[in-house]
Order: sequence, then structure tokens, then C-alpha cells
Amino acid sequence: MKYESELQIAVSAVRAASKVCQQVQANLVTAATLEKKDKSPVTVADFASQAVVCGALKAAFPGVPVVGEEDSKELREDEAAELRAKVAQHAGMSEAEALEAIDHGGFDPASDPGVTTYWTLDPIDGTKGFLRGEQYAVALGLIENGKVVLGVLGCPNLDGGLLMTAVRGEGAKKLSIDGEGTDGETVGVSDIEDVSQANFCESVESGHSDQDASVKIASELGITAEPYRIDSQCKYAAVARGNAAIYLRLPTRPGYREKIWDHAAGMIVVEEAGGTVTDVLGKPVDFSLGRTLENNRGIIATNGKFHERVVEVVSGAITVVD
Ligand SMILES: Nc1ncnc2c1ncn2[C@@H]1O[C@H](COP(=O)(O)O)[C@@H](OP(=O)(O)O)[C@H]1O
Ligand SMILES: [Mg+2]
Ligand SMILES: [Mg+2]
Ligand SMILES: [Mg+2]
Repeated sequence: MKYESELQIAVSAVRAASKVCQQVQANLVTAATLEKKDKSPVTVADFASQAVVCGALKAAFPGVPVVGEEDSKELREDEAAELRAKVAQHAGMSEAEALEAIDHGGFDPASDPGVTTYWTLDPIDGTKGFLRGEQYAVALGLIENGKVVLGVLGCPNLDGGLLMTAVRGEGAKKLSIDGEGTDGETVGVSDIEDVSQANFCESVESGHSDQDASVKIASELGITAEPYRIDSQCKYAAVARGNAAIYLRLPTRPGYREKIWDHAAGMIVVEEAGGTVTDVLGKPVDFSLGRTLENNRGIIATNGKFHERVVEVVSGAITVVD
């Protein structure tokens, strides 16, 4: 199989980071932090997760850069001493090691167009879901020449802990988040052909996807099922294993650009499960333009049976403003 060692390292790194996130969510997300809307638990977990994954990638593939969501700037400040200690403790590293590992994720592909192979990492996707004690994901993708070739998506709270993997051309698999190795069960998208029988998933956060527009789009498609709202790239996992036939991510404000780490792992998992992923205008998703999907707006993922119809209705229903 292609990318065997990459997959092995990526799976074990995402499992280790997921464990760290689970521990932080269990110990630091409390009634008090929920009440105060205190974001500090996710901050600890975000940094510790990035340190764990980047530490493993750096050791195994020192020459392949990582485009991670987080950087250590805030963590290096004097006032962050307490946070820094917590991050190091949860990552199982010294403070210096944790800072160095986090910064291994600081690559910007736009700064060096000669580099065409890089990882992209979202150490916790769905930070708002994490803080609510709900869904989140640890998402790691490998990009080559603007295309995702491998993805590992850890979903610690989905069905008791799920890990999804995909290698280009090799299908998508479902593994346990706690297990070992890379063997898993092959997954596939839903086989619904009639779009009116489909259900769609979208963000819990109305600031991340236009939920008023999705209501109109669903009704125009004849869909009567309620939207399945779930945080993070767990939406891609839902489409990949047939729990939803459509994922709509509709722009909410001009100027916002989707981030590559919010989509790389999820997108390849859906594609390898037999689905289709484009932006809201039906354009292919281009990962070659830096930290953002500069040439794309929003996302539509489907089981591939009625993708063009969904794109047509979405394009008619929303105005994409730059
Ligand atoms: N205006 C916006 N439109 C779309 N996505 C946004 C957004 N503002 C933030 N996001 C992204 O939405 C992600 C969460 O997506 P979802 O709503 O599907 O759970 C966030 O990832 P993080 O939680 O990793 O920061 C963040 O990158
Ligand atoms: Mg994210
Ligand atoms: Mg994140
Ligand atoms: Mg974020």
C-alpha cells in the first residue's frame, strides 16, 4: 500500500493527541468553565494536541513541513507561564520540547511555493463543540501538489470514539480511537439516490455556516428531514459513513476564507468513501494556495448521487460575495 509509514505514524499521532484532548475535556471542561464561557480548557488541549502530533511528525518525517492551526507566540509570553506548564504536562513533554514541537507546525506554503508536500493539522477542530462537551475532531491531512493524498480524522466523542482514515485510491476506513494499528472496516457513503430522501448536516454554530439559507435550500430540494447539526469535521465523517447524505457549509460573511486544516482530512475521507466534495459553486477544492482555500467559497459534500443538483440549488439560493 502507498503511504504505509505515513499512515501508521499519522494514525498513532492522532490517537495520542485524541487521548490528550479526552483527558482535558474530562478534567478541565466543568460546569464552572461552561457557565463562565471560559475558553482556557480548549487552549490547553489545542496546544498540547498540536505538540503531540507535530512532535511525532517531526521525529518520523523531519523534512516534511506542517501547516498547523496554532503557533506558540502566546504561549511564550511571561503571563502564560501557568498555561505553558499545563500544556507541557498534558503533552507529556518538557516546556521547551512542547514549544519547539508546536512551532514545527508553523509552515506557510504561500511563503515557499517550491515546497509541494506538507501536512496540515487542526489539533482541535470544533473548539466550540469541545467546550460544550460535545463533538470535536483531531484532523491531519497530507497534501501533495495541491491535493490531499492521506487523511486521518480522530472523532473522540463520536460513537464512543471513532477514527477514520483514507489514502488516495485505497478507500476509507473506520477504526477505533483506542486501538492499535491501521486495520479497519471499509466505510461507504449512503446509497440514497433521491435527493428529497436525503438528510443534511451543518455546523452547530450559525456564524460558521448560513443556517437560514440551508433551510431554503433543503426545502427547494424537497428535503423534509431536520438538519443534523454537529460540530467539526465529524460532519465529513457522517457523510463518509452514510449518517448524512449532504454536508452544507455556506458562507456567512464576505472576506472569510476556509482554512486548509478545516477540510483536508475530512474531504479525502468522504471522497474515498465514494462521495463528492466541491465548494458551493461546484469548483474543485484547491489546497495549493497557502493556509487558506483562497479560490474556494464554502463547501458542499455529498454521497455523489446528486451533487450537481445540490450545487445548482445552492448557487441559485445564495449570493457569494468576496
Ligand atoms: N466565519 C466562518 N465561516 C466558516 N468557518 C469559520 C468561520 N469562523 C471560524 N470558522 C472555522 O469553523 C471551524 C469549526 O467548524 P464547525 O462549525 O464546522 O465546527 C473553526 O475551526 P476551529 O474550531 O478549529 O477553530 C474555524 O476555523
Ligand atoms: Mg478547525
Ligand atoms: Mg482548531
Ligand atoms: Mg480555531
